[in-house]
Amino acid sequence: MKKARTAPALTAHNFHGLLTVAPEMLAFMEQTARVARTNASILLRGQSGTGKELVARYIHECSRRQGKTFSAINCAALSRELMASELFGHKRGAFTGATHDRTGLLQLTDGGTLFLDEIAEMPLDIQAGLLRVLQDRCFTPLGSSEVVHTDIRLVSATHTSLRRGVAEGVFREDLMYRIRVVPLYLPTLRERTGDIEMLAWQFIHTLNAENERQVTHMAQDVFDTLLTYSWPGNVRELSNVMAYCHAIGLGNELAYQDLPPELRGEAPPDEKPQDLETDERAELATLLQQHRGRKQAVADALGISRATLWRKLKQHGLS
Ligand SMILES: Nc1ncnc2c1ncn2[C@@H]1O[C@H](COP(=O)(O)OP(=O)(O)OP(=O)(O)O)[C@@H](O)[C@H]1O
Repeated sequence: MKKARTAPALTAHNFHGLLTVAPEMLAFMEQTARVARTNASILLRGQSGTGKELVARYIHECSRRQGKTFSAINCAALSRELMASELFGHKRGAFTGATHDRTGLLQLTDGGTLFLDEIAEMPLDIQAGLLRVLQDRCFTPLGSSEVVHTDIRLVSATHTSLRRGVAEGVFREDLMYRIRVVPLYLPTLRERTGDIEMLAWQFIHTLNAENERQVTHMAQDVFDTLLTYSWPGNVRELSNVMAYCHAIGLGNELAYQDLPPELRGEAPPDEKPQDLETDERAELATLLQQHRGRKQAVADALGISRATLWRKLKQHGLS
């Protein structure tokens, strides 16, 4: 039996909740801390789940605005109307349903840091309002004629290219230059494999504290899989995978069969294409014809046991 692994004796650097042991990430955080101390607008570039919101909070904590308000808003998650009213606020009666005055985040965050996630999704008219905030430090709430002054530091994030948005006419070029004074590129989880084991154990410790199951060991093949998987969803996906393994298995060792299907190279059951079943039936029928009904030959051709072949034939009504 292969030896199982226990949590490595590593002390992670903790940047206000963002944990890392990877040199690539430590270099990134050092650069980030330097820029954070200035007042420059920062654009975080990085795939989904790489920790952009945690970095934005860290920037706030390292800046002179620390102790003031930090606000975050995801531009991809809100309708145009909601985003406008969330940012600029509105006067009672400004639109149907505006039953009372509302103070916008731009005003509530005065003196602090505003994090705009998925900024490429911001509609053009709201981009115009944001540009005014960055140029003239003022804005007008919806349905109001009053000009409100505000002093915010903007940190934005995107996983797509703003240049492409500009080329397609959906993002203002002048705003792009204003918000990407300093662009910072967050490494993907694959580019900092040193963090995978540490973060996996961090998530396990949290899950142990919240659940009955106490995981103390990880099978070597689980560890190997975690290291070689591509992690398209980055740290968020790693966190979800550990929650899945912890919930699905038993005992104090994380076993290979506890891993979700996609990490074991299988399509998840709910994502198998509809016509896969039909394809399989057609393949079986063709092979049966080719081998003139000889089941062993068909099983050999498919690389499966006779018992599995019988089951499949029955399932497809071919037995
Ligand atoms: N280095 C890290 N240490 C601890 N937790 C992390 C780390 N990186 C990310 N996380 C966690 O992973 C999740 C995703 O992080 P976050 O929301 O900051 O990513 P994001 O890049 O903003 O994602 P999206 O672009 O999809 O909004 C969060 O629960 C966050 O706490």
